[in-house]
Amino acid sequence: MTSLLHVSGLSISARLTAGHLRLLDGVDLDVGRGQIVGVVGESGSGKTTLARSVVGLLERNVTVEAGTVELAGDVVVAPGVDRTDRIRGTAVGMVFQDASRSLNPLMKVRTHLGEVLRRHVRDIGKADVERRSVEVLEQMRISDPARVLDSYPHQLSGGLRQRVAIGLAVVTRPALVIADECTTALDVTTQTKVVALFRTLVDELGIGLLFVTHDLMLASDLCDRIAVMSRGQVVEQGGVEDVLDRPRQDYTRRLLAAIPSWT
Ligand SMILES: Nc1ncnc2c1ncn2[C@@H]1O[C@H](COP(=O)(O)OP(=O)(O)OP(=O)(O)O)[C@@H](O)[C@H]1O
Repeated sequence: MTSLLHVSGLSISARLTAGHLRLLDGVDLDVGRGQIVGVVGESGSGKTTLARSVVGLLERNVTVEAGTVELAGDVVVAPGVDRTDRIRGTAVGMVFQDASRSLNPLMKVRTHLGEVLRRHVRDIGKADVERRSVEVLEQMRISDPARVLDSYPHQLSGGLRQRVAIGLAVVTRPALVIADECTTALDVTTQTKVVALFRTLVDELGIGLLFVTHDLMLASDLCDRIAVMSRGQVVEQGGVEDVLDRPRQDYTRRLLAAIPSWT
């Protein structure tokens, strides 16, 4: 499978008042087209740092010390190199944890989608904005796109808001989507529906999905491959069955043992 996202030997450090802290240490990771790769690991293991490094959303005290991030063969991140502004929101879409925070409460869904489309699609006309907005909400399996387009975020349920947030991430037809704990704030039923939606989108659109979660059960339901992180390193990665049914690392075994229902 062609690698869409190729992370190779990525090491990242944060400058602190007293010295440096290594946040990522020689991380290798690949996401193919039409593939869902889960990044799992306990809190503080570096999952979010990895996800954000791909799109250049790192804090100012953070530097890339070694390694590269390539998207479709182009180097977008390397020491002293940050070309992520070319891909953020266009070739790569992002969905974060809390949809209500990523949506402006004062803007209707139509305005949100219109802003993203006008920012990223040159010379797009009003009719095309409307057409594409309805189309993407239908892709999100939203049955009444006209009502949703005319709604403010607070008028929608949490599940619908997260569908809109996913719609915003894919409306520009990115090749890769990065989702960071984007189902964590949802109840279990809604979570299941959002996960099913991701699977459909990946299969239908052939996008690659980097899915960051602390929830191994969710990762096992959704992902094709899993990368397990600990202390800034990917300690184990492979097909979902290999990693979760036949873990090679004690760390992975301990993560699995912490899930009461895992057998
Ligand atoms: N800019 C920064 N400066 C200093 N330390 C940082 C910075 N960004 C992240 N860290 C630290 O790096 C470690 C990894 O953080 P990160 O958010 O990537 O972990 P995570 O696995 O996503 O955790 P969680 O599941 O809790 O979100 C944490 O200890 C965090 O405090």
